[in-house]
Amino acid sequence: MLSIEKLNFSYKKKALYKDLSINFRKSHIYGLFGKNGSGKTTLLGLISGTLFSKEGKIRTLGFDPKNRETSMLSEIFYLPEQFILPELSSKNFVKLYSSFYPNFSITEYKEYSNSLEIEDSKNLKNLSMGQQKKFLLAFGLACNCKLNILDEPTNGLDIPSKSVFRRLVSSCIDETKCFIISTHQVKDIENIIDYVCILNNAEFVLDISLEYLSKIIEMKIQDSVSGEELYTEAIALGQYSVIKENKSGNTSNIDMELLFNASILDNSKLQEFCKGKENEK
Ligand SMILES: Nc1ncnc2c1ncn2[C@@H]1O[C@H](COP(=O)(O)OP(=O)(O)OP(=O)(O)O)[C@@H](O)[C@H]1O
Repeated sequence: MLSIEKLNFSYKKKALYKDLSINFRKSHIYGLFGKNGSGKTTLLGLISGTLFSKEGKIRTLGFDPKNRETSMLSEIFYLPEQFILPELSSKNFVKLYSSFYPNFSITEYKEYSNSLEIEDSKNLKNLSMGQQKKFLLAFGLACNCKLNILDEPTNGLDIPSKSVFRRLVSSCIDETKCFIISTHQVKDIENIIDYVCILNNAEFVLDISLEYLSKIIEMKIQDSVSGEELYTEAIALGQYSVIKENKSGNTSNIDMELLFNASILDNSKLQEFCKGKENEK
């Protein structure tokens, strides 16, 4: 679906990635996380061909994204964090832009719009930001693209819409599609993603399936720490959230915020542990 090999990219002198490599496969929903300025949005631009890199190789749906070929673009739905909608009615927007997407379904668009409580608008510019985003989401999901890139999709969505969003994305994923969702709102998507990719200091410090992760680590609240933990975080007087090796044989619940904090530390024990387990595979 999408492969990145030894990618280097910098704006002026600051290197954003150093030999970055990762694969995104179909039928998965990836959560892309990283601190502010870690380069998530830039990566999404490189993948979709709005930014270019001189070093490294990217193959998006089998294409070099630099060339922005129609066959590639018609299979990518990219919801940017910030966007400006044209002064068009929703009907005209759908009529005009759906022609770029061969698998667009008007029935699905109507269904998704209903679910997200989007009404027809005479001028999209007059909708609130949250309404505009919901309109784009309904439109984009109905495009049935192979690659779906969502940058902060839940920002600005009201509380009920966030759960509708999760339901819709979960119902849209199939063996032909891949979703990459970049966000800081980890709680909004933690129940729908099945892969977690964490970008930090120019590299992916974690790129792992949540199913696998939940078998190899466990997260607990303890009154004390033994030193054997992979990560500890003081949460209240005398209490700690900890990450440990999972020796129970059962799957454990993953708290994404704790996972993130543990992954981005210098000399992170969790990172080393996960790398070791991957090598053992
Ligand atoms: N056009 C540009 N010119 C110069 N520097 C830029 C440009 N766009 C982004 N940057 C810088 O590149 C770095 C990565 O930016 P990017 O938007 O990719 O990060 P991000 O991980 O998406 O951040 P956030 O989580 O805050 O949205 C930042 O330090 C930013 O200032």
